[in-house]
Amino acid sequence: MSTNALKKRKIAVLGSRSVGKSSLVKQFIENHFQDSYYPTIESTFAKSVVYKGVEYDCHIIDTAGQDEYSPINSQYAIGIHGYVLVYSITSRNSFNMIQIVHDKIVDFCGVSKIPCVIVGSKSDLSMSRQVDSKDVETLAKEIGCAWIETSAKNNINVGKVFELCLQEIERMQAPNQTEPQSKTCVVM
Ligand SMILES: Nc1nc2c(ncn2[C@@H]2O[C@H](COP(=O)(O)OP(=O)(O)OP(=O)(O)O)[C@@H](O)[C@H]2O)c(=O)[nH]1
Repeated sequence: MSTNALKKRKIAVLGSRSVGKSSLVKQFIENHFQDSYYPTIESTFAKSVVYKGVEYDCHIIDTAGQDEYSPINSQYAIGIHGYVLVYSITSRNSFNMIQIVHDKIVDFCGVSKIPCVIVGSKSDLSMSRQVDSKDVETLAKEIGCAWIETSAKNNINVGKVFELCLQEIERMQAPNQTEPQSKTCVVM
């Protein structure tokens, strides 16, 4: 049974540069989309989300784009409950980065699994698609996580991303635990 206290959930959004991480977060938080591109350094947003009748106080960290050489630092690992790993359906390279980023987090945290959802962004650009849905489905099965395709531009499946992330967090959360636990990389 839930208590009246809001459950806090910290979610990090990671992926290659320019895949649409900020656009996804902005569409979710502010309900708008911008065509122009401004590289992100890092921003945190807060929003309460009701999932399965429970209100969650979500803190969403929009990160700078990663490449294969970017280290995963403690700020993207310690105290994070769940991950949104974003690639663009128009970029095979950005899809390949998902496994790399995932493996880096898992290594950093010293765990075998992390709660995450893989997001194929820019689904409105299907004419330029480089990543088949079957590929992400296969990867998600291997990793053991959720996946979804979205368009921040057309506001398709944006809210669902964060619901799926909460779903994965709750799925991996041990019973009776409300704070991040060792499986989600909380170390001192
Ligand atoms: N067509 C289309 N374009 C999008 C979509 N989402 C983002 N874009 C565009 O893609 C470009 C990059 O988007 P951002 O949201 O800034 O990407 P980012 O991943 O935050 O980029 P970094 O800050 O470099 O990591 C921008 O020009 C956006 O307008 C989408 O759903 N559809």
